[in-house]
Amino acid sequence: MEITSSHASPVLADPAPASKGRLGGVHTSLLSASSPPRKKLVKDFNLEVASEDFDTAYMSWMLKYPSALRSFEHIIDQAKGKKIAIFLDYDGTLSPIVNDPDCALMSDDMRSAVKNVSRHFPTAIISGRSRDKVYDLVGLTELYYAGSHGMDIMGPISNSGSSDHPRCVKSTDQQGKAVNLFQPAREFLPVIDEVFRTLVESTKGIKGAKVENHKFCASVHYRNVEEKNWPVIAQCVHDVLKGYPRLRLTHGRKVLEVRPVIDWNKGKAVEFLLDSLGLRSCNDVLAIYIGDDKTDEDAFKVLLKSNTGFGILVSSIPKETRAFYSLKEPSEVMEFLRTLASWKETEDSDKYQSPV
Ligand SMILES: O=P(O)(O)OC[C@H]1O[C@H](O[C@H]2O[C@H](CO)[C@@H](O)[C@H](O)[C@H]2O)[C@H](O)[C@@H](O)[C@@H]1O
Repeated sequence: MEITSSHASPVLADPAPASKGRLGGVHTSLLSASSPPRKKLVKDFNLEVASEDFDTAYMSWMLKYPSALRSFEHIIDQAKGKKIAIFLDYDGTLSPIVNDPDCALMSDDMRSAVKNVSRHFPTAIISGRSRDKVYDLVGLTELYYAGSHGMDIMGPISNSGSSDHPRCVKSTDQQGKAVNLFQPAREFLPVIDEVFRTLVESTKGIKGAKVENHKFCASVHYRNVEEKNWPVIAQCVHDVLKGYPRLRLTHGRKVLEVRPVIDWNKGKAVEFLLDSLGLRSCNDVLAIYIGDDKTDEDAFKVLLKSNTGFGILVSSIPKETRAFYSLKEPSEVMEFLRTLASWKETEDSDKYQSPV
């Protein structure tokens, strides 16, 4: 869901009913449409429904986006003989959504599940956070990382097309291993730094507001802002962006994200990493992307269009999505990753034991 660029009035491209309020051009109902409690969801979606009806709505939504756990047999049927690559979002996927972004920690069990899956399949984390921050939170050296919504990628050195990109530079990771660094929004570094400082200053009077600097993008959180002040924070961000025509705004889970206007997103990052891994032009690839937020939709779309894999949406409420399957919450993501790893282990050991 995207707010149009700062030049025009920031009308939200959302399907919310026109009767809902627009303040500062920003659709106030949209600000609330992120991980609400059930009662609130009913209010925000203008649904006068009882809780049982919600359950029914969720169940019928799941007919369209079946559980990746319950569909596991079907998934491995598609995976047989293919090279699997795993892409994981961080917040809301590997860690539960919490009020303070600095406290969104991944459990040790989840870390082990991710580590184990990466023993069998190339695995990348693709996050809206800065690459350094998400690396610190995940703490696994064996993965690839893309921060700032894919605008800061540390991927493998490869002989395939991606390393030839004029903006790719060879670098080394925390362990001194040679890696490929791709930062398509590099020239925006000073402007993001400046807009971050301006946003901190202009939102400092709004209780609960928090601004994060993610190097190639900045996040303005309103999860802890009183609902009556949501239009105020939206207006404030909009006003700041008037001075930055080369920046645009996207909308995540109770967060407004300021980013460069460049045509780059998590979907492009997936393509770039598949390319780096030498998998993009293979017809025997199955890429699985698990994410919970609107910015993950770009990746779901790329996989759907290219027919190289599928998305799994993590959501406990019905949502329109380009994903193919669903999982309810991070604990189900962990179970899915464990199931995938143990299926692969069994398959490999069967192969090893079967007579030639
Ligand atoms: O792409 P992601 O890894 O999912 O990052 C998206 C944003 O995640 C974080 O914010 C979200 O999670 C917070 C912690 O649970 C929560 O407090 C916040 O309301 C959510 O929007 C992160 O802080 C943002 O900067 C990321 O853009």
